[in-house]
Amino acid sequence: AWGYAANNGPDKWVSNFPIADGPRQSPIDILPGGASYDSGLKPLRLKYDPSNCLEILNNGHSFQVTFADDSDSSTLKEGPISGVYRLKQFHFHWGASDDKGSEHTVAGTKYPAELHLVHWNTKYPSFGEAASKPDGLAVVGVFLKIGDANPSLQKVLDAFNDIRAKGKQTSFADFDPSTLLPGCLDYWTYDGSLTTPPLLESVTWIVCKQPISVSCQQMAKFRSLLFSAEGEPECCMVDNYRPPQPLKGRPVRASFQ
Ligand SMILES: NS(=O)(=O)c1ccc(O)c(NC(=O)NCCc2ccccn2)c1
Ligand SMILES: [Zn+2]
Repeated sequence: AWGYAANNGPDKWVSNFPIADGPRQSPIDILPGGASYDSGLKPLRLKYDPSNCLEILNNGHSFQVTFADDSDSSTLKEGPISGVYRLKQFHFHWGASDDKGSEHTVAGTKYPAELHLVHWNTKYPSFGEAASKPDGLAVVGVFLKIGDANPSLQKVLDAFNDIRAKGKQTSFADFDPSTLLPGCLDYWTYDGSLTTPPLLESVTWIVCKQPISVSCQQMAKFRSLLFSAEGEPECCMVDNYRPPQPLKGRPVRASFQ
């Protein structure tokens, strides 16, 4: 199975997922000077209902917080997209040390972690259906930068003792993911893909310019999770990020000047 180790990591994915060398792969290195300001881009319109929050799980490549997506109560609208996209889950990618971990980079700068809020287009019947359509998904990416401890993030980290190993999950209720968003919602946007297998080219990426804070101690908590399941030799969940992929001529637009 795919992973992030030398024998099954990002450089090996192309053998089982040839789209890894496709025309709209993610993540990318964002060059602010290369992005073009588009005054037609609208502000992001995010509306999340904390009661939709269901559970937190370690899926062996990250941890994710999953939401009920059977109604339009937690949605993303406007921004670069048209229609209504429902929040399905959020998860993170991070490094073994604070000098790496994000998937997108900004003029080569790596952040210690990156948050992904995953939404699917309600013109399709489900996430699984939408994941195979060119306009099926919209993922909001938020960089994490070392600074003050983040109280909202701490609520998520406090659940980690129950999900240390792959396959573990526990209930997680009444969490408002908008508390993880930066104050300024300026963003870059481009057409891309899932950053993990199956690497489907179905994602409108919306990457926030402003990072949120995370403390060193909180980063250490991320690194206490395991890629491995109970009973297997312990393997720390770190460096679960794909490096930037070729832009292949894609435009990157900015919602700000
Ligand atoms: N890292 S990311 O691009 O935001 C992202 C978002 C949603 C996802 O489902 C994934 N990838 C993921 O979950 N891959 C394993 C399960 C899967 C997901 C979609 C279709 C088939 N199989 C990556
Ligand atoms: Zn992700």
